[in-house]
Amino acid sequence: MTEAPPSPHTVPGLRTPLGPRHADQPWWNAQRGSAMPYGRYARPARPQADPTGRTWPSNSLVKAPLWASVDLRDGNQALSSPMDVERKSRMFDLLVRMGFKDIEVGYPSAGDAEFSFVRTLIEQDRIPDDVTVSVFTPARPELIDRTFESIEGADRAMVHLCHATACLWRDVVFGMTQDEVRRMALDSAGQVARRADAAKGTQLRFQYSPETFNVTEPEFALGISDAVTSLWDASPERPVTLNLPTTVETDSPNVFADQIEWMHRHLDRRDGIILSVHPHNDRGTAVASAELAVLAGADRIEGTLFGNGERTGNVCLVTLALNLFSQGVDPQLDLSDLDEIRRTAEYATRLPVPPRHPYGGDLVHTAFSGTHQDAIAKGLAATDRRIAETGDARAVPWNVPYLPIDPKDIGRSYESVVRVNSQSGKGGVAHVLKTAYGLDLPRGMRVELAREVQRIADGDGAELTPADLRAVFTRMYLDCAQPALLLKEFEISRGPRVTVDALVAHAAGRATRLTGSGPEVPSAYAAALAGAGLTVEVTEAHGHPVGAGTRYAAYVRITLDGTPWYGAALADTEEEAHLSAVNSAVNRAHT
Ligand SMILES: CC(=O)SCCNC(=O)CCNC(=O)[C@H](O)C(C)(C)COP(=O)(O)OP(=O)(O)OC[C@H]1O[C@@H](n2cnc3c(N)ncnc32)[C@H](O)[C@@H]1OP(=O)(O)O
Ligand SMILES: CC(C)C(=O)C(=O)O
Repeated sequence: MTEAPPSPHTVPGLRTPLGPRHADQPWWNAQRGSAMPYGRYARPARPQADPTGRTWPSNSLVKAPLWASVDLRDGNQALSSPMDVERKSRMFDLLVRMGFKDIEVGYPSAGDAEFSFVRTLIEQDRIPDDVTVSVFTPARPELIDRTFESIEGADRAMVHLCHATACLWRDVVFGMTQDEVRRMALDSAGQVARRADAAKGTQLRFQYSPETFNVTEPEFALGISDAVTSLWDASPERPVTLNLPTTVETDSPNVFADQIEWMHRHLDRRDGIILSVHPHNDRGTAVASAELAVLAGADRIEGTLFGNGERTGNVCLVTLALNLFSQGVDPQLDLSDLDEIRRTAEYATRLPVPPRHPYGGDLVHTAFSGTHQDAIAKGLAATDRRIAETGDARAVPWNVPYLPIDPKDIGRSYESVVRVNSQSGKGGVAHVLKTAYGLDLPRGMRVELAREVQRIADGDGAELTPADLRAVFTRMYLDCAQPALLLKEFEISRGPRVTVDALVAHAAGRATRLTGSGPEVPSAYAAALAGAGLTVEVTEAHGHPVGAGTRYAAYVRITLDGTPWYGAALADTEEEAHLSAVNSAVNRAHT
């Protein structure tokens, strides 16, 4: 009797059902567990949002959400040296240039620097008419009052009220019950509403954030949000921003999406609410959390440039926007000079953007490996051909292997796309010589040159710059310390065949006049070289103008006494380049 396959649930310690195929295989069981104290993190299940009727997995991202920058508050409060007024100003101006309409400019009750930055923006009239600045306040009466002082005289502003709602914070930080936290929220929201009524001449909007939302009991988060938005009389004409954070990211993004969809479907005044999310990146999944939250009904995302923020950071708005861009969706932010954006962000935060950071890192559009370089070079060449055919670069779809977007669209050049080291192949070497120097080598010569480049790169392990590659090319083909042949002068006549009449200096110092004919210049010259006792046959010849066309490059493959050699030359005319390329091949055979 054959044994029944093990049940998918029989592997101990795994919650994901395993197929019977794998569960009893020795290779599957090779990992035997670790000594890590993971038991400390096992927790009783938290009440979760009821996922019944979830729709977000079937939705797709078709338009940009409302973007809100918290670089100047959440990003700033996480820095070891918070931004001074000058750094904050540079960041503010950058955010405005990029097209942000919703910018949290600080936590004015936290101290003088924060307060005076808000005053500077207002008093110097630095806030464009289509931008709303917001100011953050905790739920403490004296700090709310100070926050309102900071925005006196502003045309428009948003007051952002926030306090934690989760059980751990209620118990440990506030020492309050659910009812007491709810009372604190409503008292503060009431104070905000009264101060707003008194702030004549300033158009005020409100934002409420139940901090730690993601680990708050869903019913409590919903109840307190409904109570605050009702007190503020949220309506389509004067919507309230309800901002739901993963203050500390604790779960996979699908859990957050369920929480957001549940709120989206259950909120009392949904049409009077701008549903916002504020993901942090503790698990490294802030981008996914934000994207799934939008699928689940969020209208707005708060985050920072390059993900600066507490601990592992806030969600990176550059990544989110360029993810949309890469899918053909208008990102509604201007990211066309990403390096400038990065420089300003690095200056303001004094933090470097890591080289592998999506889109903005130094290395993200760079390929070192040979097969990737080959594919990229072919993709770029195919795109160039299509652009030449249609005459409209913007109309040609971007289809280049390994490059999700065209680096040029975010202000990067192609020079840095392909970089050469010991992992590179002929495609990469050829691509660099072509893009940096306009040299389009034939395939066989690429193979030969790449072998030499590989030998050098293997030797010192370092990257070769375009200038290094050019130097290798020059040393191999163009420079010859003691040439066996040197072209002194020549004349070419064309009839049914080409005739070359050349004065050639030999290694021995003699100069000989040689004449020969053939179908093309290189073959005619090969025939002429018989007069010098050389049996040369040209098996390949290529050439092209270089740069603005004032120089010409030629590449030949010859056989000399039956052995193949490549040669190359750069000259002022096409004919001279071809004759010199044949000499280059002969000279290489003699060294
Ligand atoms: C989610 C977020 O990121 S919230 C923003 C966090 N940002 C910052 O903390 C940076 C700016 N903060 C500060 O400069 C200071 O904390 C200040 C000036 C605002 C307050 O300083 P202090 O009065 O000395 O308070 P301290 O920071 O030590 O403690 C916080 C107090 O506020 C309470 N609290 C914390 N958050 C909130 C809140 N959102 N609403 C109401 N009370 C709060 C705490 O329970 C604690 O109360 P306790 O003194 O009764 O124990
Ligand atoms: C103010 C809130 C949204 C916050 O910064 C957080 O929870 O991280």
